Amino acid sequence: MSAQILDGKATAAAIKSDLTARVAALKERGLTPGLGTLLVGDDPGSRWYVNGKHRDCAEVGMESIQRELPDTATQEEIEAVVRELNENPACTGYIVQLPLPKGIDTNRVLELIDPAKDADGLHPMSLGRLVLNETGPLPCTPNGILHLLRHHGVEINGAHVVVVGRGITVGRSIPLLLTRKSENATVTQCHTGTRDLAAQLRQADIIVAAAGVPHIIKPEDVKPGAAVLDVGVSRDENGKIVGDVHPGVAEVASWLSPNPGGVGPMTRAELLVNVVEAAERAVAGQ
Ligand SMILES: Nc1nc(=O)c2c([nH]1)NC[C@@H]1CN(c3ccc(C(=O)N[C@@H](CCC(=O)O)C(=O)O)cc3)C=[N+]21
Repeated sequence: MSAQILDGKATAAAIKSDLTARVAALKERGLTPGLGTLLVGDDPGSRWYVNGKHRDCAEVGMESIQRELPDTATQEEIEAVVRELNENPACTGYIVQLPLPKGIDTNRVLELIDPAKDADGLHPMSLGRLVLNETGPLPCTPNGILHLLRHHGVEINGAHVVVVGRGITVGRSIPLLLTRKSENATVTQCHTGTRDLAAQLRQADIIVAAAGVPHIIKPEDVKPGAAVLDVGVSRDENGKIVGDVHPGVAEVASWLSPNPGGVGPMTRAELLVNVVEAAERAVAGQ
């Protein structure tokens, strides 16, 4: 038996179709949501992601605002663009594409973003609101994972989720979402300091593999029937994506999110969700 696919492309398409109607409703009330991006440098991968985000915007009827700086840009030059986007009324939400060039104080840049325009859900204010159970933008990849599981009817309530990795964008933030009363999961967070990763993995109903270590999740460590989400993105010598999940896991798990085609497209869709929801909050006067 081979695992059923947690299809990120199809689920993202469903989310985008829902957003298309909500964007049209916002426009009728006089607010056109607009996603801004700031790309510093010309890394081809980063440029590809940013272009994808602008294509997504066009698909749902949103405006997009594109800002670029050379990789020689100074801290001051980057911060000046952030201030401009904060003040630009056409830009209702935006991201600063990461990573920023060496020598730039990334946290100082991110903290300058107007929290009302935080599309990534990773501003300290947004993360604080999440801890406090207040409404606000949610981190995109974790929220995408949640929607992917819900869309396919995978039970989260009462499930034991093992998260592998402690990066800010996924590992460190997804337990905050999963342990809310509305999700009710029990979460174990594993990382490079975990003494016996295999023993933890074998307990898991759901595995979120976000370590960035090729094939760290092996078939013999997965409980039959588990749902496994592959978040890791490494590249082999030919530039092909290698995930954190060994292909043999498909023979043990009941559900598997492929990589590519899983959480990547979901991350992009959730970025649009954050911008549309912020616009809906603004229209409601919240
Ligand atoms: N401020 C900021 N916010 C981000 O959300 C952010 C960022 N910086 N920096 C880089 C990472 C990476 N990221 C991806 C989003 C979508 C795909 C995606 O859609 N991937 C496709 C195709 C992958 C391929 O073939 O290259 C897939 O998984 O199917 C991948 C990677 C967002 N990031």
